[in-house]
Amino acid sequence: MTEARVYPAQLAIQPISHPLAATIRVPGSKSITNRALVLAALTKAPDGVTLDYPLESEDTEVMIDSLRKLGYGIEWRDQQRSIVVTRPMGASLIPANHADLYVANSGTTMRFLTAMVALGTGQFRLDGVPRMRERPIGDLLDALKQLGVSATSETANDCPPVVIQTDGIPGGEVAIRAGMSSQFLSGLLMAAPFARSSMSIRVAGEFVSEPYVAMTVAMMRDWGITVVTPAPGHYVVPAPQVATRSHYSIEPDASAASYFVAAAAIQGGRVTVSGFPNVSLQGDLAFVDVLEEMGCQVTKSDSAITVQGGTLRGIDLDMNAISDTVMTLGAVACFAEGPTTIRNVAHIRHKETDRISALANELRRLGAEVIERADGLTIHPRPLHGATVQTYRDHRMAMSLSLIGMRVPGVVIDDPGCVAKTYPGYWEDFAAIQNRAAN
Ligand SMILES: O=C(O)C1=C[C@@H](OP(=O)(O)O)[C@@H](O)[C@H](O)C1
Ligand SMILES: C=C(OP(=O)(O)O)C(=O)O
Repeated sequence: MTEARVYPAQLAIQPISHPLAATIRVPGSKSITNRALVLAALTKAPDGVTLDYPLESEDTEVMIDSLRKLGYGIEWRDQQRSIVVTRPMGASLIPANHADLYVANSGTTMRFLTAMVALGTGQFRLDGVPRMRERPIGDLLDALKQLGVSATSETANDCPPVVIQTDGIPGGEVAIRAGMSSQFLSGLLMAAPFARSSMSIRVAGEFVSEPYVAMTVAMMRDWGITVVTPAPGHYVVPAPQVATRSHYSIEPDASAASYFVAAAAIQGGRVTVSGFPNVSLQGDLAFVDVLEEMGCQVTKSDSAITVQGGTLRGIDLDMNAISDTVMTLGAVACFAEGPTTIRNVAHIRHKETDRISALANELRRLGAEVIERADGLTIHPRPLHGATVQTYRDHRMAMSLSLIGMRVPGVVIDDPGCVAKTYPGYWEDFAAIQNRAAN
């Protein structure tokens, strides 16, 4: 269980005047943890699958709770360093034949489990917080319907709650749209090997957040699953297949690391993020290359990346592939010379909040000049001043805006507890990198 942390209603960020000199290992990747939990549940392993360094946060807790409701055994070990996932002996692929699942505001949990429960026999309902009821899922439901599964939006608005009535996935040909979220495609891909026959999945139109689909395919292959990619946007998954794996180690979270490397860019000095393998599954590690292009110095050595602050220049960038770091870049952009333009991220209006408009509002509140467009924004740095900033129940808004408070006195974060979605210990770690500042 996530240790019960108590967060204040508001948190005043203390500015610091010295450059940073810190090394940090951030918690496990949310995206890898939630994929690993799904794949481990679907694995045939009598002693279960042990996952090392999983993320323990709201988004992974709702995944764990849901898998338990579906009949899997899940146990934390070694003071939360590992988790063991077991399918009971003799149980079917989805042990329960009825479940009402609550996923809070976890997009990965909602989308991955909607596809996964379609492998079972019975009726399954998935719901979340009010914002989850505004987040689209119609394109995934449509794909499941093409495959012969009854998949409906309870309120008929293509958003959760979702009801899946199923007798397994027969397999076959399917076209899926993934222009609003790649999670639809990732969810379907992870279910595909366990269908009754092979599946040919074609992506209809452009899809967003491509590195997350690459992560899904790479992890499926790590689980011994065959995925054939005859052409871009076409995936052929033979079925039925058996997933095999007894142990898996989870990388630190690259999106979480973005806050600390951005701290070095904003405050000066250096921050090292450690624990990342040389070949990472996570697209968001490319955020350090963005900082390099803006004027920071980046050193990559065995499993560690160091960012040294420098004079920052604004940048013009397509962030479709790394859109969880848009708000981090928004904070950095305020301290650059010249404007920063972020393009091709219209889909982030469907996340924890409408992130384009939320970022524009809050940077303006702090004094920046921001031009909002349908698919992004342009930030013109101006002298900033303190303000109480709103976070829209969005962990990434809170973590990104906190960075501005290192340089600008009087920044107060409203609802700092929203970080619990992916990084419950963020405020401790944020304070720690500041205390380890160079003199
Ligand atoms: O598959 C994943 O793990 C994720 C995909 C991305 O979502 P979209 O595909 O909706 O952009 C990302 O924003 C999210 O935090 C995690
Ligand atoms: C968009 C995010 O999460 P999800 O879609 O998984 O809720 C995120 O963590 O920034």
